[in-house]
Amino acid sequence: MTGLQTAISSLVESIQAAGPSTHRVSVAVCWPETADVIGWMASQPIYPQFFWQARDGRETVVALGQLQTFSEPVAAEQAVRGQQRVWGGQSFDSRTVHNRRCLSAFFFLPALELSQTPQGWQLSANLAPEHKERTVQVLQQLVPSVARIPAIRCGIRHRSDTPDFAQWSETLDQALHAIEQGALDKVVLARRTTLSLDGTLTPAQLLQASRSKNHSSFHFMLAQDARHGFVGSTPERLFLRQAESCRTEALAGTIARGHGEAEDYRLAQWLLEDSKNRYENQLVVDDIVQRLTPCCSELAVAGTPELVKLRQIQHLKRSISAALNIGVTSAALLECLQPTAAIAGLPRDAALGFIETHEPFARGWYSGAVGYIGQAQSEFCVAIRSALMQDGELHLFAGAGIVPGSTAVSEWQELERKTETLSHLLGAENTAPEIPMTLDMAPTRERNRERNTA
Ligand SMILES: C=C(O[C@@H]1C=C(C(=O)O)C=C[C@H]1O)C(=O)O
Ligand SMILES: [Mg+2]
Repeated sequence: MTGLQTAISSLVESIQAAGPSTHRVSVAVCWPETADVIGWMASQPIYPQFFWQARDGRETVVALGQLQTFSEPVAAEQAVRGQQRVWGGQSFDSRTVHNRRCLSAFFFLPALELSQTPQGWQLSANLAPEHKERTVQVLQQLVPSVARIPAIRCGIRHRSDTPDFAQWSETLDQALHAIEQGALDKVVLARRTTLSLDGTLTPAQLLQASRSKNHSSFHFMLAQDARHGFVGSTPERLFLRQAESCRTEALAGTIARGHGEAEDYRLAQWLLEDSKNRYENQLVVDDIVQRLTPCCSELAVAGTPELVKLRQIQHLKRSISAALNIGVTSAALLECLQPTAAIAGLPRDAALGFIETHEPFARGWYSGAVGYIGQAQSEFCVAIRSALMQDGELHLFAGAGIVPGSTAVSEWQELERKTETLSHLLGAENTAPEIPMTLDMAPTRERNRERNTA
């Protein structure tokens, strides 16, 4: 095991000695326990920067510098050699022309990866065909020192919600009407909250703060430079694929956390029993099962929902596992599963049409898929609880599944709790917009329907 500087020299030597069939070289690194990996990433003058921490803490990776880029996942997957991985993702709007400003998909083969697994820390370098000197150049730009990321100091100067509550209520009525007419079973509608800040905030600062506060989540960041990036801490896995085994999940159905153990327990029990939330979740199970069935020989769905407890909210989740047919690629899985009924709705095309017509902003990468593709393993999270930092503004996104029983006020409250995942890191407690009633997202609302929860 060696320090970073020694690891860099040793990698340069291995690269110079590498023959044409070597695609990747790795060396173990002795990483000081007190050194902060996000601080190290932010100290590097190399872009793009991608940060990934798996939800189970299995792996943390910083990927730096691009050797090759891809604008769609099929080509990205085909380019992967040996142990290499391509990092990036696909926007929510990729199937539509809704969002012309953002890339519909972006994957890159990084020059370098610093990773932490239970086996320890490793620095790895990828070699592009015929261009190994490109990797050496990137290695030579690495800054070994680790800067401390300053705590977030800025506050919120101005907040605007798109849609605002009045527009939200109107769209919700239209969605419930479409559901009543049988055109839709469920549609997930979202809100963009734009904050102008009274100081500087970098993507790495937001990531750092979120990682320390939001647990049981995937943490990710894709930054093109020090001021612009897409950051999130999401509890939702799109899929983890290891050879022919695939794990996915239906995460939908939400209630606030309680103040104190007794209230938290009461809310959790309510959520587990509530027919509206169970139905919201069941539709996601139905969608995933229907989509995965043609791709697999075995499919198992957890019999009952479990609770996922986060800082502001708790969700219902049902785990799903599948044995994939031979030859089903990771790009094909992405195409098959994204977007699930947890972030779009059911039927998928009708829900996407409704969103495209009624949502007053382009989602871009919010609720898209972020992760990596490798030959042995690929994993994507659903990019919710996410923020886009652009031109000095911070855009926060949140959505809620609309089904019979949804009300404008309760779903707006749900959006607010989800937005707080990141907005609370800025000390934004007092900036929530007024809504006509004060509801604490407690399960007190009357629901005038009976429904099968299958
Ligand atoms: C769409 C979002 O979350 C999704 C919607 C949920 C719901 O409506 O209950 C719960 C989890 C997610 O699948 C979001 O956080 O933006
Ligand atoms: Mg919901």
